[in-house]
Amino acid sequence: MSNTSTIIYTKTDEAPALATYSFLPIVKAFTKPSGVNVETKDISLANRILAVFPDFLKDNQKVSDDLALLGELVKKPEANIIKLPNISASIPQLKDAIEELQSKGYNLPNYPDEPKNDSEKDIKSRYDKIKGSAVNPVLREGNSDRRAPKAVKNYAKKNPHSMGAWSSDSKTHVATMDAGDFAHNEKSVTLNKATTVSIEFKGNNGNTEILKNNLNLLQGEIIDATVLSKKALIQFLETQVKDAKDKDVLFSLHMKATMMKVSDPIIFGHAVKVFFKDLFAKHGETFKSIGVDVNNGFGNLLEKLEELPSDKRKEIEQDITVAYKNGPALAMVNSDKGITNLHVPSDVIIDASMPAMIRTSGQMWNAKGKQQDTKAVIPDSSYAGIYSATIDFCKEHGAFDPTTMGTVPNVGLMAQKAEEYGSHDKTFEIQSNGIVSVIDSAGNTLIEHSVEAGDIWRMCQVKDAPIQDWIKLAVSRARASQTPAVFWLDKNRAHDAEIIKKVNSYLPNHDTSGLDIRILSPIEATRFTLERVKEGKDTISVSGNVLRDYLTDLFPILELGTSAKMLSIVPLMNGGGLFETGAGGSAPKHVQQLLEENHLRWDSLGEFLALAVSLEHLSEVTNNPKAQVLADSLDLATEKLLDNKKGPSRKAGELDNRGSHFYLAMYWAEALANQNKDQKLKQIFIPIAEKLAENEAVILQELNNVQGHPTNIGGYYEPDNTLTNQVMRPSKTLNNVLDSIK
Ligand SMILES: NC(=O)C1=CN([C@@H]2O[C@H](COP(=O)(O)OP(=O)(O)OC[C@H]3O[C@@H](n4cnc5c(N)ncnc54)[C@H](OP(=O)(O)O)[C@@H]3O)[C@@H](O)[C@H]2O)C=CC1
Ligand SMILES: O=C(O)CCC(=O)C(=O)O
Ligand SMILES: [Mg+2]
Repeated sequence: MSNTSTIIYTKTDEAPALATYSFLPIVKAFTKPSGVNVETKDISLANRILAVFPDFLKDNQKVSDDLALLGELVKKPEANIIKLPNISASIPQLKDAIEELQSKGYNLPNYPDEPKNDSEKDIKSRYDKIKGSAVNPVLREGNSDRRAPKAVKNYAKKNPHSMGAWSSDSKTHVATMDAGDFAHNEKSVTLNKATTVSIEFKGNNGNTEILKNNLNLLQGEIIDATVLSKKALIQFLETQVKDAKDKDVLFSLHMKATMMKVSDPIIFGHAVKVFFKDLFAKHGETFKSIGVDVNNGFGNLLEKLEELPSDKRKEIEQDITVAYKNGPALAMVNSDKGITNLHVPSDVIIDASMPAMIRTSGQMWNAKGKQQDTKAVIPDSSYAGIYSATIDFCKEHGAFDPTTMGTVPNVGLMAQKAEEYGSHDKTFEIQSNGIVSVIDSAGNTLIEHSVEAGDIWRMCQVKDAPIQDWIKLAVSRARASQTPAVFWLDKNRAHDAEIIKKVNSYLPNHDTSGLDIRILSPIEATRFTLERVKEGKDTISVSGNVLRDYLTDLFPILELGTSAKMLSIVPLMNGGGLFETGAGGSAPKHVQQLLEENHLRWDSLGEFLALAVSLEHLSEVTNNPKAQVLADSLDLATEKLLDNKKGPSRKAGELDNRGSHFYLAMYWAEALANQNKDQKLKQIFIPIAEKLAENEAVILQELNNVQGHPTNIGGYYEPDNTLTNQVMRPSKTLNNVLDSIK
């Protein structure tokens, strides 16, 4: 499907997909003369849905399964993929997308909440594979190297984003469990030889059930298993609801229901049921009869109420009002629309939501649309401590100062579904009291837990080769940037203790002379790093998969205002390159603004950075010096764009995403015209640079004049190609210049 000179540019969802309509034609036009082939693969939620239901579609509606193709490609040395953020769909998002596609004439089945027969079970299982974070784990056949390039960091220092002040008497705090959670029940072993394990449940009533069979494990692989007690969770949540009310702080819940797609929706559901305890006590049977499932958020309950006769519905609605009145105030996602933190599990995602709160003086929004101190509930205590340590630091020292603060790049263990983010197929909500055991092929019990009905039991894996690769990457980043590196590992945690043994045994394989490499527990590492950050010093965090996710939003959001401005490289273990754009999400709010005002405030800096490293990789692998010239000129263009402040503004009528792409193109052409390494490229781009510069005013006028009015792109999950092209490419003059590049 692709040769070594091919860069795959992914088509995704929401704001990044819109930006692609404008940016990709520039990329294709600029790379064509250098023999670089840029192809797209569609991994949008809509396309992923269509790809798994060919049997429901007409021939002309069938699409290829691009994610599966890319899943194969990432294992090959020729892989060179630019991966934009995509939707990791919660059930409400998945259902919305299905509805939109059905309305467009695709005869897709509904999502069966409670499948009644084999065919519905099959449909549900196909949809469940699309649900949540279903793209990244397939593509991430490597560990991650995420950092703010110098030019980006310097720009942020010179042009600081707003930062809410912190007061030492802030009542904001993190609430986390001190017993009965995943952190406290974890057991871990490293396998001294390859084996095949099964996960077995033995009920106290004598029933046995194989939860999972034939799981092949490699020599040196670390497995761990743990359980979250339902009883302990509910007790914890009840205490926190009451405490939030007593302390007059907002109640907020911070989970990763999209990536932890089996465990976290269940925990989310318990939080909703505890918050609305009286409501469920009174109307539980009615809710059951209409199939309410608050694992999909309180919004699911509100939707299902529509099915009730109006008097019953009104009675329940009144009781909901009473519940809001009696409970603590809830953090709001959208106070104008009455959408709370408990409405949709994908609205508040911990990696972004906690840093956003820390950036906003430790506050979230209340029902009146005002900021208020918050209780941030993070039930499992495995990683909650990094946020409490950061909050304590801000209470003591005040907010961080983006003009002086140091930077914290991350080297993250991620390859081959490492750790918690690969645990979904080994996570189970336990049906009755008993014992869960992990048993190897010789019949030995490797790990065992006593469990009770409703507990969540899970097993995680991490293979030895990814760990070795991660340690190597950490040393090479520490060496290349001459920056201290800290492994965020807790010797008192079962899993981390096994990883620490490997770090200690593999580090001596590398030249670490003169480097400052240490191992600190996540809480110690937070304090150590923050002290340095405050003094303007840089520190590499070397972390497992979950902390990779959390830290690469936490530090970028504090340092740069958004993780979209990060360089995010995944050196694939088989030699290819996966270049993720930024480290953030797909910014649904930006789409809303485009529809209302025809202004897209999405900043494509992440795409610019990723494209440059992708071209550099291609140049090395295919021995194509022109690609290196393109990469170097693109970096110059990006720097100039930052220097001249040509990033998108947030306000309609001013330069937006499309305008910033124009400037990038103009500066890129100028850099290509000015370089002397490749005369052919120079000659091609001299007239292009001239035409773009000459027409700057006209192009800007064409781009900015369309703004300020609602616009239509013919869909949300599957926008209409022609309409979106028109909206995202409104400058004829720019389009003509691009067409003239041969
Ligand atoms: N790698 C991936 O594929 C990832 C996908 N996701 C998915 O993205 C969706 C939304 O996630 P969410 O947690 O809300 O996070 P987002 O990063 O999409 O949004 C948070 C906020 O960050 C700012 N922001 C993000 N990207 C940019 C950008 N390029 N330019 C300017 N500002 C930006 C915006 O602030 P403002 O509104 O103030 O402008 C935005 O509202 C979810 O569906 C989630 O599953 C999330 C993380 C990673
Ligand atoms: O895959 C996802 O849903 C989110 C990924 C993410 O947040 C990250 O890798 O930082
Ligand atoms: Mg993240």
